[in-house]
Amino acid sequence: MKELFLGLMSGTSLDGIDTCIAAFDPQFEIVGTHKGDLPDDLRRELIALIHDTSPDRRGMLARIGELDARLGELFAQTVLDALEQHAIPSTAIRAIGSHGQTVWHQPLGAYPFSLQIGDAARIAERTNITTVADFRRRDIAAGGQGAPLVPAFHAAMFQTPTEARAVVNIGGMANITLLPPSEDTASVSGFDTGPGNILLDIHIQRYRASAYDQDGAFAASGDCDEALLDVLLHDPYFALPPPKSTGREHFNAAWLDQHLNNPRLSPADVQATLTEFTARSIAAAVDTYFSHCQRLLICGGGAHNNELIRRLSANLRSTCVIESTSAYGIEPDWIEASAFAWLARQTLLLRPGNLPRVTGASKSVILGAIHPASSPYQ
Ligand SMILES: Nc1ncnc2c1ncn2[C@@H]1O[C@H](COP(=O)(O)OP(=O)(O)OP(=O)(O)O)[C@@H](O)[C@H]1O
Ligand SMILES: CC(=O)N[C@H]1[C@@H]2OC[C@@H](O2)[C@@H](O)[C@@H]1O[C@H](C)C(=O)O
Repeated sequence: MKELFLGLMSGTSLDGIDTCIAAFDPQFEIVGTHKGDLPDDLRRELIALIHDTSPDRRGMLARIGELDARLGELFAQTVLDALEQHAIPSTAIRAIGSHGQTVWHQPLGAYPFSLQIGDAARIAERTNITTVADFRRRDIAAGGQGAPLVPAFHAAMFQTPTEARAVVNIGGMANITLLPPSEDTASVSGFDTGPGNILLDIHIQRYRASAYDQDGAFAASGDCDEALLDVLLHDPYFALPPPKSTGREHFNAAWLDQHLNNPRLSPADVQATLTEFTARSIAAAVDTYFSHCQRLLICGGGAHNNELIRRLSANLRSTCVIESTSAYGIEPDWIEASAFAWLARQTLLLRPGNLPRVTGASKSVILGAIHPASSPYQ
């Protein structure tokens, strides 16, 4: 049996727990995937914690502690469900790389930090599999923003000496990885471009019994309002130079509401405008920092939003080929969970997982805290 690693990713969309079981020797191969459910009550509590509107006003620390424990149990069960689904024994998994659930990302200021919860000790204890977690802390300790971390994986999977490629992850937030034609990851750059699906999800959930705008159909039924679009694109985040990262702390329902003040716009017009806004902010990042891009690989759930991809293509000045990462053997939905399987492997091999040029860290560092399965001395 090949040496396997398991990646766990619960992202800012809070749409579920992506699980990926992968081998890396002799080459990368996804052996199995699994999507764990995030119960509605847990999702509501996480959103309440992130935006501090808890229904029962319990102390913040108690809510964080309990959610950390509940998520740890849930992530552990998700691992067990994934292994059962694919009939893989836990002894075949060398390590789990668990991103956890980001509840606050504050990469700037006197004491920058990024808080992911989902107790990794519980994951290791319940699964008896060595679990690596808390990946962002060491990069921040080395002066970085702790995000984005997937560019190192994108480079390992997609960088080639013969073509200038960019990878765009369209998750709740969107981030890009710029891969110059090279075999040297020192040339790789990347950053968070701004919102991905987050505003599209928030808006449609107010008007449809749908978690997201399936294929972008709601947006396609409306008209983009240029005045609103102009206001959205003038958010100060877009003028910041890289390295930069963002999250729900900035782009969220309150941010959206403070910009929606034109009652003449229909819900579909707003959805169309938010979709154009997301597409244009991603396209501007590529055109500004990677105008010679030859191939753009799309991943993340936003890769399924046909209207968003159509608007991205329309806004890109560079004449690059646009395709999903599935063209390179990795389905867009599984890139991030695969990345955390890969990051866990990097850590166990004592190899660095960050790219200082991406995060702003002073150096490459080994990421994560290791929770061993069990003591070899027991
Ligand atoms: N068929 C579809 N049509 C339109 N949008 C879709 C479709 N399928 C998924 N999505 C979008 O993808 C989102 C989930 O994407 P993904 O799982 O990459 O997010 P995430 O990992 O939580 O985000 P992040 O990368 O910020 O951590 C959904 O919330 C939805 O907006
Ligand atoms: C703090 C945090 O969770 N950031 C996420 C978010 O979602 C997409 C983008 O913003 C990215 O920077 C990051 O996650 C991915 C996995 C990353 O670190 O590359």
